[in-house]
Amino acid sequence: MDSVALFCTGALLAGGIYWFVCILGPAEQKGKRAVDLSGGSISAEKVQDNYKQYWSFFRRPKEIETAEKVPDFVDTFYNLVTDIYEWGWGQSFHFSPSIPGKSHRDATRLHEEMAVDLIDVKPGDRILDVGCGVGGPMRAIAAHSRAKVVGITINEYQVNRARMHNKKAGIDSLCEVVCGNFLEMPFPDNSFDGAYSIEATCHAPKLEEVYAEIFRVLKPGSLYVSYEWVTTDKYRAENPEHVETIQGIERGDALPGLRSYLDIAETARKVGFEVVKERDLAKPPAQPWWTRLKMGRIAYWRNHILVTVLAALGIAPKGTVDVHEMLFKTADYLTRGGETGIFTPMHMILCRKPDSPPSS
Ligand SMILES: C=C(CC[C@@H](C)[C@H]1CC[C@H]2C3=CC[C@H]4[C@H](C)[C@@H](O)CC[C@]4(C)[C@H]3CC[C@]12C)C(C)C
Ligand SMILES: C[S@@+](CC[C@H](N)C(=O)[O-])C[C@H]1O[C@@H](n2cnc3c(N)ncnc32)[C@H](O)[C@@H]1O
Repeated sequence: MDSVALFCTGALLAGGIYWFVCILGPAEQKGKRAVDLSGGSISAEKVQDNYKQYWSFFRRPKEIETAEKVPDFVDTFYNLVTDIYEWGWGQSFHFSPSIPGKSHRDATRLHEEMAVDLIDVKPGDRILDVGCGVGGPMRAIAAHSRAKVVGITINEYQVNRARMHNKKAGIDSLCEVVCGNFLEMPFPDNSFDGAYSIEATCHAPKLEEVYAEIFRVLKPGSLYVSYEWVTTDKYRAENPEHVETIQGIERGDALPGLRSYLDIAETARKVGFEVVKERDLAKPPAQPWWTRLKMGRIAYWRNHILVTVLAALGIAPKGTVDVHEMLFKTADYLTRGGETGIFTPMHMILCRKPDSPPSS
């Protein structure tokens, strides 16, 4: 081969690798790149150990029932998955019904805007995002409502990512991010004009504890909406396939135990809320939320190859391959949950904190 042919082959190869790694990788135009995958706040050498530690929670079921340990376990999970989520899904870590003719990005945004429309806030109001991730919903909601959004997440790495994205999006004057536990929030009583949680309170070991905290920080008369992960009326505990699917979802998503849809309103009332509305947003006429997961299968294989190569080259932490494989399997369990109708990630509940009784 003469030197010109060698040069062209080399250039083509290098261009191909660059395209495969840097262009094809991110879920969003300006998303995470494969070469930047990390273990969140965990140092690269410790990612594999932390992954093993994550699984040990499930090998000792008693541990997972120890409510105090759950926030640490959830924090470890988000150190492991946050970059992969951003890279392969985007900045909003939740599902939404597909909308014919609309992109995933638009369908996601509309699902987020619906939440803030339900809680009826005015520009300038101060509202709470319970379990805010890297802030995809927060930015969409602040831009749509012009309310000031305060987000809380247990994961410090997400706090830094969310603050960076807020600044980059030029919306940091409306968005604040706090690192903390939503079971013990660092906010005074009666301090928010509204609150929402999107696919986050499913991580609480006891739903009652997080609902009670949200109730405490809301001003009397204000509204709270949540999109909850639950098993539906189609779930049968005596069906081994149902049990396997739900267990697969719990293990791949750091859940201390999925609740039944029946528990949600009951818990909300128990802590003092009035339940205004409750509805599974996944039910027809909504289009399936899991098609995006199914359609992504080819991309997941490509991602798997990419992660394996990057880990072998020492660019991505070693454990990233295991974490990616876990998510790969989780995607299948979630799809099965959606297709069988035994699971929904969008059981919507809208609650009001009653007005304070007039002082006599
Ligand atoms: C609300 C929660 C998270 C919901 C979703 C955002 C995530 C659930 C499963 C995740 C994924 C599965 C497959 C991954 C794929 C193998 C990889 O190549 C790219 C990223 C995935 C698509 C990843 C993206 C996020 C999810 C869809 C829970 C935790 C309560
Ligand atoms: C699936 S993500 C959803 C994030 C965000 N709502 C979104 O839709 O993009 C769940 C979020 O809940 C947060 N979370 C889970 N348990 C928590 C806890 N005890 N305290 C604070 N945040 C918690 C996680 O850190 C993560 O940010």
